[in-house]
Amino acid sequence: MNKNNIILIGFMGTGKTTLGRRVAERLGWAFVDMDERIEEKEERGIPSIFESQGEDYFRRVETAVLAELAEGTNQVISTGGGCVLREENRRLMAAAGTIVALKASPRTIVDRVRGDANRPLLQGDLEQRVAGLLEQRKEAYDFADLTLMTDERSLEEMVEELAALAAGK
Ligand SMILES: Nc1ncnc2c1ncn2[C@@H]1O[C@H](COP(=O)(O)OP(=O)(O)O)[C@@H](O)[C@H]1O
Ligand SMILES: O=C(O)C1=C[C@@H](OP(=O)(O)O)[C@@H](O)[C@H](O)C1
Ligand SMILES: [Mg+2]
Repeated sequence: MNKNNIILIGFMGTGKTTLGRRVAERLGWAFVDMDERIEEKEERGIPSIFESQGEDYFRRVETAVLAELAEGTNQVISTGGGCVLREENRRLMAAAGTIVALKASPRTIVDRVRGDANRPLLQGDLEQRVAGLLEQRKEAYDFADLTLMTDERSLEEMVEELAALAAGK
């Protein structure tokens, strides 16, 4: 890879935040969750940003955060599920390191995100929201260098796989 960064992409609930933190610990690299970085920058939570300024505003901040991170190295970066939607973001990610997509079945996703009020795009009928967005985004994560199916896999196993990937650079 041109820079030593691992960038995790994938639909909401596939485990980007959880796995990213663990991989960074394992490698001794910095961990950055883009949603957390956006919340720090904006000094409020994601639902509040969506509610008061809308998704387009959130997407602009998301791109600005990614552009800053793309300058760095030895980072595990967990993106938000919609970060892949902008062409500009896909270019920034490709230049910044190795892109790993996490996948999970609709059932697993629903089970993992149920009861979490922190994802504005999933408020309402959860099954319907997940199914609709998965359909809209069905090819959105296919540009990754590597794809991991997470349904049946332990975090430990995936941490080791990504640590080996980083060590092979
Ligand atoms: N591989 C996994 N196996 C079981 N549960 C997981 C796994 N990965 C994530 N989770 C759980 O799913 C939920 C959503 O994970 P999160 O890391 O927030 O996903 P994302 O950042 O992709 O939206 C969390 O409660 C987390 O503990
Ligand atoms: O898929 C999306 O458009 C979003 C995913 C969220 O992150 P996670 O994928 O970590 O839940 C967060 O960025 C925001 O609610 C929008
Ligand atoms: Mg996350």
